[in-house]
Amino acid sequence: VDTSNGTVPTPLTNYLDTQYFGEISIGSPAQMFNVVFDTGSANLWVPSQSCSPFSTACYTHNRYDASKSWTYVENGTGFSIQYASGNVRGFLSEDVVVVGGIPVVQVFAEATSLSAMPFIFAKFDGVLGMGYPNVAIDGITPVFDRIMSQHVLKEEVFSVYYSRDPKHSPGGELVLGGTDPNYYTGNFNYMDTRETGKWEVTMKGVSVGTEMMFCAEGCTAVIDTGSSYITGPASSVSALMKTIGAQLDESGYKVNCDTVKTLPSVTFHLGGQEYSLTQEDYILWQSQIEGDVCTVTFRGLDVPPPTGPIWILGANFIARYYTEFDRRNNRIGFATAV
Ligand SMILES: CCN(C(=O)c1cnc(C)nc1NCc1ccco1)[C@H]1CCCNC1
Repeated sequence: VDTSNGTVPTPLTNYLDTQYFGEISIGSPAQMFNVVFDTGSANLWVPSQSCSPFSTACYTHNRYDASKSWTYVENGTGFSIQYASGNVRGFLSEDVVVVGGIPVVQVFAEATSLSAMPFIFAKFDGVLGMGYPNVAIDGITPVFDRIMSQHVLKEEVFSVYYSRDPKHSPGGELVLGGTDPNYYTGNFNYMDTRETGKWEVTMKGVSVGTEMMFCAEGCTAVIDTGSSYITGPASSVSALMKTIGAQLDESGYKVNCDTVKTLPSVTFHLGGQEYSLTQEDYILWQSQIEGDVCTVTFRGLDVPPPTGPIWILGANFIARYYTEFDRRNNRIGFATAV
């Protein structure tokens, strides 16, 4: 891997425009895992060889086997992480983790129990948190911080490209140390992260068509590379869905595919710029046996204070706006993705 120019690309796989993940190795000899590079969390976890056989989500994925790695160091401290969508429990271990060809000695979690929901639907094995150290559980130094302290990167930034075309290869790309001009046009517009030490910014409003409908007095937006959709306060999202004529069913909001071309843009006002998503960007069009299904890639999610209420901008936003996460200057940059 050429790190001589200080930037390291990692190709990502795109699963149905809803899951993007790349390969890392843990241990010697290398044990391979597919992980989500997730700016919404700051810990690395993968399923453990010692997970309970009753944990379906565990044995249907690659599992780390400490007994097969001569660079394994025991730790054993308990670990548990709660997501809105599920939870992970296990214990800490230490081993050599290789990301984009860069080796780091890393404390990570071996997951011994994974909630079936949502992880039986995961095409990835684990999650590699790209968040700030202050949100890391058990105070563990995150992978990217370990890489930065090796001074091999040209810049203390990382960038994410998510393809929207399932046939495009690669399905996406993570760059450590810089950006990849092949995947964006025009200039970056930057905005400072909030002092909370998270990948979140102040949003100045959300418009539907030309009408400012939500967050007019300002609110928080989390830029989360590990979330599939855009989420907002449930009341706001249900009002938004009503405006576009979407119906909520057990698997999310749906619209009649015949109406898709008439749907308005949804615009997020961030850092003095307007980031619009057209219906192509926010409708997941799936041709199924019983006919086409058009899912709106917005979900209602009420995050309790003090963190919430927040909007979370996920994969469908990042697929349209190539994103640079700048740890040196504590800012986020967006450029139009190609
Ligand atoms: C990884 C856990 N996450 C998911 O939203 C999630 C859950 N379950 C499945 C099956 N997939 C998920 N994300 C797929 C994906 C990959 C890249 C873009 O979206 C979130 C939890 C909150 C922090 N940020 C990450």
